[in-house]
Amino acid sequence: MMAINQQTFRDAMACVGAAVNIITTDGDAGQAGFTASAVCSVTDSPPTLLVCLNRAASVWPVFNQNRALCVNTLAAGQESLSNLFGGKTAMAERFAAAQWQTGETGCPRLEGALASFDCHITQVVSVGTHDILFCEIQAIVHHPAPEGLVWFNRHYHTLMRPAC
Ligand SMILES: NC(=O)C1=CN([C@@H]2O[C@H](COP(=O)(O)OP(=O)(O)OC[C@H]3O[C@@H](n4cnc5c(N)ncnc54)[C@H](O)[C@@H]3O)[C@@H](O)[C@H]2O)C=CC1
Ligand SMILES: Cc1cc2nc3c(=O)[nH]c(=O)nc-3n(C[C@H](O)[C@H](O)[C@H](O)COP(=O)(O)O)c2cc1C
Repeated sequence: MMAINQQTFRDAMACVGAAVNIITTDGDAGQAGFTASAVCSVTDSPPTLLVCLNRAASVWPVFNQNRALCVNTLAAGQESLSNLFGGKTAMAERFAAAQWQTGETGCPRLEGALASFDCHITQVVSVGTHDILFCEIQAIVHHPAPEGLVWFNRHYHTLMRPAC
């Protein structure tokens, strides 16, 4: 049987296109945010998403304590924001680069995101290096931005929304 090393896995995963999201939180542990492509719909009853967060990330203790988050799905044009929240940038600098509203859970909601899902974290399952955060949605805001954003082959790509 072929051994799957980390590089083989990542090279294959680089071919799996994914939406780009900024995941934010606020609460007793303070404000934090990071970029995530590992986000997926789980069930619509109750409406639930999952977010995979590396336990080694500096933001992990903040999400772990606050138990609420907002998934902000980025539109084309928000690539620099994705890079800021995906790098080793100070938290204040990340949030200063955009406009935010406060969602129902108290988490920052990104103005101009394609969609924002305001959630309570209801379950956490640890697998390998990551925590899978199961997130029950409390409120949704979405915008008719014409172009979506995808992370594919280690680069950003713009997706056109067909006229409807
Ligand atoms: N799920 C995750 O934790 C992800 C983390 N990243 C971070 O951003 C950096 C840049 O990513 P790329 O330019 O796409 O190049 P890359 O070669 O490091 O990763 C290629 C693909 O492998 C997957 N991946 C990478 N690191 C992972 C991890 N620790 N756990 C699970 N899946 C992982 C993702 O699908 C990623 O797009 C990565 O090295 C990683 O630090 C990026 C995407 C997903
Ligand atoms: C396009 C992209 C997608 C990413 N997806 C994830 C993800 O799904 N889960 C994750 O834990 N980290 C992901 N990362 C890495 C985190 O954004 C990064 O580790 C996070 O900003 C924490 O960094 P910090 O430790 O400096 O705070 C991604 C980074 C980029 C650029």
